[in-house]
Amino acid sequence: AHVSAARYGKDNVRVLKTDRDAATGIHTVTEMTVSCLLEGDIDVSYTKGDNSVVVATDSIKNTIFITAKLNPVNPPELFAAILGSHFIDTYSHIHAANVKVITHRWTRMEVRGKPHPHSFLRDGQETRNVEARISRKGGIVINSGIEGLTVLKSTGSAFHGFVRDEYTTLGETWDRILSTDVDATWKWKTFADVAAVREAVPKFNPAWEQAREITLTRFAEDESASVQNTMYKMCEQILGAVPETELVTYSLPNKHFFELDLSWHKGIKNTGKDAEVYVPQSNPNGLIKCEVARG
Ligand SMILES: O=c1[nH]c(=O)c2nn[nH]c2[nH]1
Repeated sequence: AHVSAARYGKDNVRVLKTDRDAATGIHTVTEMTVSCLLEGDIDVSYTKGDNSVVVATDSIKNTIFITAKLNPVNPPELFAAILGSHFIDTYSHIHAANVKVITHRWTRMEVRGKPHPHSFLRDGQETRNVEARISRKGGIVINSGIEGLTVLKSTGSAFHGFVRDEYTTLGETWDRILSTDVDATWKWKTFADVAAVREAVPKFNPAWEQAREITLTRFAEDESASVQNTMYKMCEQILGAVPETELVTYSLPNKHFFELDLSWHKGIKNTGKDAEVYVPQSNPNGLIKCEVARG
């Protein structure tokens, strides 16, 4: 037997960084959860118990905090690239770093009608994510994303014309509630090194803003024929809006809200066009995934 693949490191490293503008007194906070897993000539630590090749996960954790102190943590794409490159540059036997940066929402408070200089609120569990693979041979591959953005629309969603056979009980609908937790990613064209990522810095925040805006707008405005068709339109539009991306993915649970027949009680009409009271379903849920490439 032999090690066919291995990576190790520290997961769930929580970091909060404050950036204070001395001139304006305006503070910005960034909270992230970082994972950093290393690959390289480390097999003997698995096969022989030889720890001479192991950069301890505790040291990886320390490096994450030091890197956050000495470098910008925004955009997260740049921080991930800097962090991963540190390990390739510092340890000749480490050949790849897999960095995931999950940034949590601290939205600046509006107080007395004005943005507050140092107060923030957690407006949702939505996160902005970056997964970067920094490797000696393959450069820096970055996937940016949005996760946990929960949305619902109370009409503008249909689902009909699907396979009907001896397994089908689902009725066709031209008007249903649609709800999902958005998990979207966009893959950047490979960057040669950190310098190339620095050059692209002005593109990362606008790309996230556009991807989020496209997602919300298409979700709201599309007369959805299915989750599949609506998510494809989102992918197409993101590819069009962000030329430096080569691939977009969505993974959308279909969080069902069932109509409830109440006709047994005095003939109450509560289905179809009369549906008002629904039963939210925790499970099972549909799960619709796609990856859309250029061309
Ligand atoms: O949008 C939908 N796509 C599907 O594939 C599906 N299956 N059941 N309901 C569904 N809704």
